[in-house]
Amino acid sequence: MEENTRNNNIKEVMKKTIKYLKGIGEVREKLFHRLGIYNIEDLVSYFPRDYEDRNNIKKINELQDDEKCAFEGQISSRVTEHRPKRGFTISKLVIKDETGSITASWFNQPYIKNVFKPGEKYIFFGKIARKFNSIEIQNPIYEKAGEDKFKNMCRIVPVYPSTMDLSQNVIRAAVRSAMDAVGSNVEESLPPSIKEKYKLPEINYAYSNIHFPISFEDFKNARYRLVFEELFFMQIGLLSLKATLTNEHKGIKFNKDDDRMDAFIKALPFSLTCAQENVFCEIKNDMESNKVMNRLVQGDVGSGKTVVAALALYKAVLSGYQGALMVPTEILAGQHYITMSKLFKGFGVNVALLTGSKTAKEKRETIGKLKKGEIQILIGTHALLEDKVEFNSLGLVVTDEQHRFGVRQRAVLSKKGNDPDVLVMTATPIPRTLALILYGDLDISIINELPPGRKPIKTYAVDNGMRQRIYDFIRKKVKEGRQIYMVCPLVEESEEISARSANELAGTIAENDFKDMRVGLVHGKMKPKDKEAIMGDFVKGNLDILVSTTVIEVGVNVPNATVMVVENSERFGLSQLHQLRGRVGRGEEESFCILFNEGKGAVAKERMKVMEKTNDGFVISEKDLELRGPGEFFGTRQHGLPELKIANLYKDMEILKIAQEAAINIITEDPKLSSDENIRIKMAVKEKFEGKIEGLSFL
Ligand SMILES: Nc1ncnc2c1ncn2[C@@H]1O[C@H](COP(=O)(O)OP(=O)(O)OP(=O)(O)O)[C@@H](O)[C@H]1O
Repeated sequence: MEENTRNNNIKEVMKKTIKYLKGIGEVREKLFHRLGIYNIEDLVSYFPRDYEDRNNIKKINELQDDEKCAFEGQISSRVTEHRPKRGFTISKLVIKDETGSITASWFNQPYIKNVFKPGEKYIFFGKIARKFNSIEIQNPIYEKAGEDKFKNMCRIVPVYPSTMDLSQNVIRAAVRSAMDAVGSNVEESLPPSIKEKYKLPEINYAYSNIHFPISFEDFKNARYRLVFEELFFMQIGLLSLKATLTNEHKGIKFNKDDDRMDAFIKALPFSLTCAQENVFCEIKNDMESNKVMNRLVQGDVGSGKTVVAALALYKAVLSGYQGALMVPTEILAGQHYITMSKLFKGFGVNVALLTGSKTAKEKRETIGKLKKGEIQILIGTHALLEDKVEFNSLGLVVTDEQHRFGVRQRAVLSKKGNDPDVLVMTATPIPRTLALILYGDLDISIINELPPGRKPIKTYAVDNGMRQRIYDFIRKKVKEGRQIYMVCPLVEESEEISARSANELAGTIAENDFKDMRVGLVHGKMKPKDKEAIMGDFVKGNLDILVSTTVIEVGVNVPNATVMVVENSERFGLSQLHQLRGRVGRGEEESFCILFNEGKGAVAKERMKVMEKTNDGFVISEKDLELRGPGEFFGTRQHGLPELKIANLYKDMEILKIAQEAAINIITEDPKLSSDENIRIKMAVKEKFEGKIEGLSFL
């Protein structure tokens, strides 16, 4: 009873708006809102991005240039004041210890002259600047040395993500007040058995030491606990979703039909790679069982995922069901439609295409036929999600590039059938542990082999000085009958961003450098019909050079195109460059990727080196994560999962593995999380996933 009252009280405190805190008026409140902070709970879980170590007090001769350091010294001069301009004061002071001396200066803080007296000892903290023979520190914070030592200033101080208008001191004070309001009453959400088994400290200790750590050891323990908890809840959420999808609903049990499948496979224009065979075998087992299939197929660019999707779709059709293939762009939908129509020719399968750019009449006709069951395989874009698209008997949903659709859209499409099987294809190779967290609700298959005869794409990072030589090379390749892509980061020229635009490049080369060649332009702002026409021309070989934006990034398959030129490649992520590069090297001919790069600095150079050195998408995505961090890696992609507040998917892989093991154990023992111990986990997960993921029916 007592505990319940305490819990209710703390819940009330957590929900209190920040304006009740000392020092937060209307203006500051709005600034905090910009950081997504509205109530006490938001402040308590607003984690620092870094810490300043003011505990480590150095000698003056140990102070490093450009570093924030603390040192103790004796005031060895009076404060001198300069007024270089009206309304502008600089106060200076010399401080020394037995190893040397340093000049401290403050801008526009005239009261400084009343603070320090020669002979007194102080501790200072601030950024050090070493110039020739002198050392300086500007606007340091300070505290009298002696009895007060370590009381106010000397500790590990949190640094929060901030906006320009909110100072660190204001945020720190707000967090401190919020922590005081909460006291040590935060409710423990992890059961004692988990805390004990994984040696996790208690939650109030964790919050206190993540904001204001007593020592780095305490900080480490606190962070470990909070990262563990975040990843653990995420895993529990995903595992429960998977359990709900696979156990509670009975899936379709598709027929074996091995002979007819074999006949289809024999009729393919090539023999399957071992990897394709293995992955299809996993899909086949799922489809023939009465569980709902939820499988992710990961394959590097050009590894042949389309044909695997075709096999699964054919299998559904053989059992009398319909299949849907949803892809992110019209270009890709059109291309898949052509490929599938060819593959199914002579097999009595009716394939149709439904995209936003079809006329109302065409759409009506397609939807009518679909409802009657006259179409067996429907390929399309988001248009497939519209309410009016009704299937007769949808048995299999295949989505390509799932993280562009998100979990929610996948669920919308699934609802158009009676618990259809789901296959998700992704061309972004994601390190396995990361795939587990992002797709924890899916089983994973990997196509880890490319079709035979593929030569690695030769990749060169160059600067503008090489442009003429590259253009000569392009001309030579076009003369040999090959086709070229030139990709730009922008559609139109922009005043803010200095990067090449597709419009400008297409215009320049069509009028000057390649005026004797057939140059086309395609970008996302064009009408779908125009895009289709240009792509169609390129596919048929009626264009030599295609200038484009990243609309061609995913899936476009023109084996005769053998040179990929990327302008301003410093503006693309490595995984994206790998996707773009994957548009060439899709046939037997040797292929090339030229990366024009204006990026300076060590990271930019390293990124280009990675691209030159390897063609392996998994290696590249690891490197991408390492160099850019997961925030950006997943940044723009909506994967439908709750945001991570503290865990870093790249750095915290080890904790992820442990948290996952813990989650699997709990869900296996108590799938509905109904034991007394686990009920808190259930509540916490529900809160975190609410509104984010449909289908968590046990909650
Ligand atoms: N087993 C195979 N043997 C030879 N060629 C193959 C094989 N499987 C697929 N291909 C061919 O390889 C090319 C790439 O296949 P596909 O378009 O399916 O790649 P993908 O995995 O979808 O790649 P991306 O993600 O880049 O679109 C196609 O031209 C396809 O016909």
